[in-house]
Amino acid sequence: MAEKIPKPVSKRLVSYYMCLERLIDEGVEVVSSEELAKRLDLKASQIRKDLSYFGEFGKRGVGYNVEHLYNAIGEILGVKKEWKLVVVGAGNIGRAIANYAVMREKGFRIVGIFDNDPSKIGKEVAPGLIVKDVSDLERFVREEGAEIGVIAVPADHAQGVAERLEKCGILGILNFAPVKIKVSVPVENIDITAALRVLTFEIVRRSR
Ligand SMILES: NC(=O)c1ccc[n+]([C@@H]2O[C@H](COP(=O)([O-])OP(=O)(O)OC[C@H]3O[C@@H](n4cnc5c(N)ncnc54)[C@H](O)[C@@H]3O)[C@@H](O)[C@H]2O)c1
Repeated sequence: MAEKIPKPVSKRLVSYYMCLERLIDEGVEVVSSEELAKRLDLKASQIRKDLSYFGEFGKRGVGYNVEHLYNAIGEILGVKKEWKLVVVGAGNIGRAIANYAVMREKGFRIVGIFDNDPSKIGKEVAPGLIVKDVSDLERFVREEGAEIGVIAVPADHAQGVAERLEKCGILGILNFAPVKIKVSVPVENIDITAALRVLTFEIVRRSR
């Protein structure tokens, strides 16, 4: 896809996909942009504009065929494919991710988990997942064809781990460390404290 898609659009696209999944479960066959907008607390014009990046989906005055739109967005999001993940850092976060079974159902398979602490290497942290020595990371990623790297190491190790992941061919990084990492592959940051700050800001603002 040559055109650059703004980040907020890709985030909303995921929310459309999840909403359409719920509509399918509810047995809804056709939905208007107005109805989608109501469910997602957005403007219908926003939804139409977002979808127009990817083609023509709905029929004017009729709405969207739910299953068709769901499949089309799924295609755009790459959900049909099973993605192979490696986790670096087998601490609290790394182990929690490794045990998050729903990821597998959604097409994200953790193929390896790595650490540099000898007391953790060789231990089974999730069913079938034994912690490997991080010195084996590059060879493993290449041989397994892993595509996504999850960074769950302390902040001061995150950049180094990211560079190693990038060099051995990882295509994207999910970063839990509270630090900005600089690599040329896409990075998605999960910063729980930052999210809590946004939440407390909103709570404080409302109580004023
Ligand atoms: N625990 C939380 O609630 C939480 C929440 C948000 C973000 N985070 C962030 O996520 C990251 C992990 O947190 P945690 O609580 O799991 O920490 P942790 O200390 O429990 O685990 C970190 C693991 O990384 C390993 N490690 C360190 N350097 C390494 C390297 N170079 N290569 C491979 N392994 C290495 C350590 O041996 C350890 O097992 C941290 O950056 C933390 O700030 C944690």
